[in-house]
Amino acid sequence: MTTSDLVQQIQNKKSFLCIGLDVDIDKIPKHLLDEEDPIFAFNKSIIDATHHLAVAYKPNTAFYEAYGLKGWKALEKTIQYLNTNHPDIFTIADAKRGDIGNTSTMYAKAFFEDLGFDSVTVAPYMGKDSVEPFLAFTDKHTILLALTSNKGAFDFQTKMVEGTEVYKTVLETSKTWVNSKNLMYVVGATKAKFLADIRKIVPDSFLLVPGVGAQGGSLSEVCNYGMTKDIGLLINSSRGIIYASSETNFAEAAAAEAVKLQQQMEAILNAR
Ligand SMILES: O=c1ccn([C@@H]2O[C@H](COP(=O)(O)O)[C@@H](O)[C@H]2O)c(=O)[nH]1
Repeated sequence: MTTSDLVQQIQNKKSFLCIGLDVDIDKIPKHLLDEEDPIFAFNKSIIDATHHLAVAYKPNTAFYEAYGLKGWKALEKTIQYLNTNHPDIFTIADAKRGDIGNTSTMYAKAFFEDLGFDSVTVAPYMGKDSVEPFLAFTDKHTILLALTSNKGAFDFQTKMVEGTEVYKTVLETSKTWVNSKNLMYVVGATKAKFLADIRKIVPDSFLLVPGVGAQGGSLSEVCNYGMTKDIGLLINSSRGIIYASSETNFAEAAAAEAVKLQQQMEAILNAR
């Protein structure tokens, strides 16, 4: 999917919401445990109830890997379901990969070729040759961790090295990499005030912004500091939406939470 397809979808749906599919078997409604594949059954219901409100879905692969082969199968069925029924929706494998070059190529093949995701999250720590194998897939997007939502972001990412914060060096340096136009960046909603500086370095890039809802980040602050003329933001909420209810009405409850965010987004878009 191209960035302009994503922008078009945002305009059509008046939403820049990304729903995180972080499925914890201990949190899903008990009646689903009778299904042959409870994780996929949960995801299918959430997608069916929310696809008109969201422009992206982001399964975090940890929540599938934790269940071994069954979890991976559920991830595969989920991405196939999205690609077959909602090919216009942007898909993100939140896998936070990155390794020496030949290994990164295999990660990229796994998420782009085998599973068919539009994008994958990648850690920048190992540098250019660990990220460029993802960027070699020119019809896909690589979403680089820049400034993450957790407290530990202050351990390294904001440290000054040679006069510049590390996250700024990540942003600046990544722009020199082959096919860098297909880069997006993760910036936590809990770090909204940093967005003003981030926009000076990457004025037009799309940012994946997790951390609203359960982690306490503010949607309006993120938009104030981070929105571009093409919106440039994908705001993720996982637990706040998918675990709105643990009863049989879970999908309707998830849709009700997604509508709240979508309506705030629509109001922000209309006020521009
Ligand atoms: O900086 C980061 C990078 C990734 N995440 C991931 O996003 C979701 C957030 O889930 P919530 O339930 O909405 O808090 C989750 O998959 C994280 O691993 C992040 O939170 N921060």
